[in-house]
Amino acid sequence: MTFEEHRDTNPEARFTDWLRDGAEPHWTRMTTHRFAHELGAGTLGDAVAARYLVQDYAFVNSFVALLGYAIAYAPSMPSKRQFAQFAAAVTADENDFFLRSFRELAVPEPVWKTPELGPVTRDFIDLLQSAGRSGSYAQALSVLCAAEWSYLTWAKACPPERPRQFWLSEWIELHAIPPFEAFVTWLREETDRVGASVDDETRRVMAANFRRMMELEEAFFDAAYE
Ligand SMILES: Cc1ncc(CN)c(N)n1
Repeated sequence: MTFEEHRDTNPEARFTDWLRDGAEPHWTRMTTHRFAHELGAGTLGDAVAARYLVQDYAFVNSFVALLGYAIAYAPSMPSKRQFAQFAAAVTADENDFFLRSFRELAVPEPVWKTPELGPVTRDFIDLLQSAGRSGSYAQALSVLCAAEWSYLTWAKACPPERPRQFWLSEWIELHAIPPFEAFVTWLREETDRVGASVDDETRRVMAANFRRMMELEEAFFDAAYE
């Protein structure tokens, strides 16, 4: 169904609702994944957590590069500022979180610095790079929106009592705190605004990117157990 047809059946529908609906069943499977439940309950095994964090640190490296492209492509200073502030948080507080977690989980430096990338991580990096190099703000938004909105969704669904292990509690907290929620709220509005103004072909590419991201997000959680 095109966005126009989707809006005909529901005039209130947002462009980002259409993107999310087009990414089912991966959206629901990822945001309600066993990984997220175990994270919230504090029962995620240390080996699973370490494997996930090593692969995710490689993901985040390419993700920050995509934020750099988004800063370049954003059409106005207020939009550039949103991405710049978020990139500052990821490269400071989030980076610090990864390094402390690797130390506590006794992950040797070469393992997290030059990791052996899993197939899902490699596919993620390809997608992030192709969205970044596309020269398209719309494409960058579709990928960033899938990544951050899905993380906000599972993190907000975690129970309020946090696990005792800081590498679990802080990972939830980083994706549930008010500044992160405010960024995702803005990112959805920005994606809605751009999605409403582009042609059908660009919308189709945005929907394909969003769906592929959610397919990989689900596979990435699966891979932490393999
Ligand atoms: C795979 C993945 N997707 C999203 C996020 C949230 N920044 C993350 N850290 N890792």
